[in-house]
Amino acid sequence: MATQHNPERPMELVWLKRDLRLRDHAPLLEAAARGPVLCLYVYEPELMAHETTHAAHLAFIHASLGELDAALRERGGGLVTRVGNLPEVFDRLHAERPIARLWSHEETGLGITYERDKRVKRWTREQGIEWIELPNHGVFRPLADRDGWSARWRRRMAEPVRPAPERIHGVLNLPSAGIRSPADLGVAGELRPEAVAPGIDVAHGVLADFLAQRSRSYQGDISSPVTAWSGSSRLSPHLAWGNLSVREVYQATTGRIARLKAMPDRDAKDWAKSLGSFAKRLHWHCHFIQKLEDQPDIEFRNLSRACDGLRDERPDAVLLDAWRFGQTGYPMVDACMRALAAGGWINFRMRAMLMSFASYHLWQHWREPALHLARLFLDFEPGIHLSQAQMQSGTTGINAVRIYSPVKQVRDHDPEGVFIRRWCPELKLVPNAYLPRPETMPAHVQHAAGCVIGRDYPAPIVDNGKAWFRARQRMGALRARGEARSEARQIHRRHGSRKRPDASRTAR
Ligand SMILES: Cc1cc2nc3c(=O)[nH]c(=O)nc-3n(C[C@H](O)[C@H](O)[C@H](O)COP(=O)(O)OP(=O)(O)OC[C@H]3O[C@@H](n4cnc5c(N)ncnc54)[C@H](O)[C@@H]3O)c2cc1C
Repeated sequence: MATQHNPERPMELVWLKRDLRLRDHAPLLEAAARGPVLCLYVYEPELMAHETTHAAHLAFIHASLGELDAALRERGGGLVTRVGNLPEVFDRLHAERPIARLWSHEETGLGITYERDKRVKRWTREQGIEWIELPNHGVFRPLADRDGWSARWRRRMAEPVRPAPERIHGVLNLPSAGIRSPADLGVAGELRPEAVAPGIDVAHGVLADFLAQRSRSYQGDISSPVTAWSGSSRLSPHLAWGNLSVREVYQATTGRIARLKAMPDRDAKDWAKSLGSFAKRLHWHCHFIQKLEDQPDIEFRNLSRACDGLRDERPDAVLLDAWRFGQTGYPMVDACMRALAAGGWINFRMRAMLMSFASYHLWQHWREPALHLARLFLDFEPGIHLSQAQMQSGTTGINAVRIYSPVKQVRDHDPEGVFIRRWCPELKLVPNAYLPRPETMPAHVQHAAGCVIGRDYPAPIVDNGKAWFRARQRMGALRARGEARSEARQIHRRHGSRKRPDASRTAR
């Protein structure tokens, strides 16, 4: 039964952002232990209009909030939403009922959320309200040095997973804007029909199924877009919007690894090894977000300033449109782009290839391609995304220059054309041997396959070999410069992994 509370008593305000869950939610648990709680989600117009936001993101949030509201109600609480800018929304709420403390997770986000947080900080100081921000992931704020980071991360991951609060003294009498769909919010954009289902219950199901079944051949499955669809965990949107905490996933994984290792058979040991490489990626999740936490300007500027001027910051609209809409004449690039538009997800190697193609083959600055992919990825996570976008376009100064050949990716990862034919139906009857380079089909083969190059499928927009060679030369010349090398040492000191050189970890 809900405990009676004085309606005038100041409330604990729990501000939900990318942490849409009840379990392992320290701000909610702490707030619920102190007094009447208002759980708030704010639809921020500036964020909804941002060039990284897509309606599919809001649809994911919409479903998660609906579930959260129901779970909070079962516990005596409920969710209030408001539409508006911050701190103005807090200011109005404070007038409606005094706020004792503001609770939230730390957010490592975009420049606009960083600036908004600074405004909120000022406002809480002016109002004499304490704002308690608690860590969401294994990201450390502030971080003086990367030395010892991995050990700290492991300690953070070993902390107990906090239970969901059993009872909440909910503040139930304040008006709510309701849980709004993208259409209600006026955010246009076609939803992604093949996207992973949203929500907390689904997230737990996906994790359980992955650990019990799908992870068996994880290591072998993740490179190909054919096998990764089911062989990869597919947890990324749930982690990005906080349906699950990284700690929950990490602890469930290490528990499963321990049980597999205790089994006598060889298969179980191989399975444990596969899961070990999955656990390593959870570590990368935070390792990459830490980079943005430590240097927020990587959203706008090259991490390596030696790369300034390397590429024109103004995009070539013709080349980029061909890339965006899956019309480059390279089947693997085109199939990935079309698959992303339908499902909002693709495996790591293909993401790296897409970014590499835009950066090296088309020689485009990373920013526009990164923004486009952010809208496409249902799991858009600023810290991972921006760091990876720069890494795959060679502007971090510390990672190996990895230029993916879209031709080789077909041979290595879709030789039968299973993935390509699904997303590029115009290539359906093209013989396997020509799939890596359909433009090399003799005219009679083109006619027999019903795929005339230049009519049914585009000719390549750039020459793979020449583009590769030109990019290699440009990057080689840049990296040979003394100032680029000395800057790289500083960047590594600030952001690099202390375990192994980054180059060996990323060349896959
Ligand atoms: C250009 C580019 C942009 C990317 N943008 C994002 C993004 O916005 N959001 C995002 O979650 N991932 C991003 N990634 C990393 C990676 O591709 C995805 O995390 C992964 O494909 C998600 O699928 P999964 O959950 O099945 O991954 P799994 O392989 O099952 O991994 C489990 C989790 O570990 C983390 N992870 C896996 N690989 C990486 C990696 N290379 N770096 C950092 N964390 C990793 C993710 O949280 C992932 O959900 C990007 C990669 C590239 C090359």
